[in-house]
Amino acid sequence: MQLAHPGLEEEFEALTQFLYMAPIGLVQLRPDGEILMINPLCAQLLIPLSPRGDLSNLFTALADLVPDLAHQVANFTARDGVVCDAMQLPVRGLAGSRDAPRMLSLTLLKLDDERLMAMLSDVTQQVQREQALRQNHAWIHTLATGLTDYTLMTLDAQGRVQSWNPSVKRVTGHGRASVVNQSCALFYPEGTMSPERLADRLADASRSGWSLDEGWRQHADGSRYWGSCLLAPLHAPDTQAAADQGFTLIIRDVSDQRESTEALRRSVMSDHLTGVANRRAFFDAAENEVQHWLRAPRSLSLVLVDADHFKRINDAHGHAAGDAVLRHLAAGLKAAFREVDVVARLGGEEFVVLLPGANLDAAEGLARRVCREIASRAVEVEGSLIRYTISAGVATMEPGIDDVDTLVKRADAAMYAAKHSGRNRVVRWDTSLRGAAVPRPA
Ligand SMILES: Nc1nc2c(ncn2[C@@H]2O[C@H](COP(=O)(O)OP(=O)(O)OP(=O)(O)O)[C@@H](O)[C@H]2O)c(=O)[nH]1
Repeated sequence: MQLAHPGLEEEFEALTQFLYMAPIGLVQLRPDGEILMINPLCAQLLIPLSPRGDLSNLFTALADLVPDLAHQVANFTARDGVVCDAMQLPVRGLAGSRDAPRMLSLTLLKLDDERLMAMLSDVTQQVQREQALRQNHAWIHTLATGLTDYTLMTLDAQGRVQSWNPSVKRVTGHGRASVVNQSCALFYPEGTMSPERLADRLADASRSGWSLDEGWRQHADGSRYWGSCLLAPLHAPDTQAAADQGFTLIIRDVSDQRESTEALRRSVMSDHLTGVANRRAFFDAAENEVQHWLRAPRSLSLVLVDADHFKRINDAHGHAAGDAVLRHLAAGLKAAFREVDVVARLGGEEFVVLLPGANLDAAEGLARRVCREIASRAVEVEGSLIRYTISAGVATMEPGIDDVDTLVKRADAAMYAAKHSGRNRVVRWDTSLRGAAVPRPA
């Protein structure tokens, strides 16, 4: 092209250079679509779309994506202006690499009656990002409004409810009138969230960015559910603004989760045959009590119980009957001791009872009573009456004992002594049994 003015020629050079290097596709075209000039990036975007790679006419090249582009241009009657702005063109059925554009954006400007300028760019990634953002937004929206076991609200600096999502009614049973401007202590059973405790929790959340607590919560009708409460400041943590701005509170009903955790705990800590605590649960509890005793001594005793001649019961009535006797013994021990006492099966026909707060006399008295009870009754198993007895050894914590094993060994030595002296009796540990390794009599 020959230009009259040399300065203009330089500008034209610069413009051409710019068009070639531009990071978007640029095309100059006539009103009938004929391409006057195209930069390499635009050619790269258009070639896979155009039939036979023909890049002489933009309308033809984009016919599959915007069939009415010629029509839009023809209908644009103003002398110049934007014919279409960032129109998204989904590209389908393009074979080839995974990187092939899937979404193009087209902007078409009418420069004058003779010329138009089109800008074409690959916006695949941008659109994907927007979709991901929209999905995130939808997810948060679902969380905020849709899930049945969550409710979300904002609190002011004093912990009073300011706004809430609709599920507050579903989770807590409270309606708008009963929550607005009320302290969030309203969601806790009476007396369990004092103003001081609430202030502590708010301060904790402001300081560390969040505060989580789990426990009983209360519905509007007074019924309880197991809930977890997550409190977080609306502002960045550890600033004065955090405390001034207020908080978000998410309450979640986790009753189901708690039930399954409880069921799991029961299955791990219970004896499968008798349902009482198992060996592991016993040692956990006993270890705790002994540690507590070492810090602050108070009575703590232990009774070790062993069914007498149990082998004979199995041999005479069968293993299943033996099992029934073990269940009977476990139930008898549970009934004889207090709720706080831990009744556990150590294995086989051997049981143990941990008695916090009971001294040696008290523990021995309870053991004697249960021993008499067992001996006085028969167990009915499939029509047969089975009589059995137990032997028990009793020991108590005292200075010089600093672990569970020693306590158990003392009770064990006393129990062996009971077997040795005729069974169906209770023996308390004393120093005469120190170091005793009494073999069980045949
Ligand atoms: N039915 C049943 N029997 C069990 C179970 N665990 C252990 N046993 C039996 O309990 C019996 C224990 O026998 P021994 O240790 O000889 O003691 P014992 O016969 O009770 O005699 P003493 O303890 O000396 O009075 C064995 O025959 C075991 O097979 C169980 O879970 N169910």
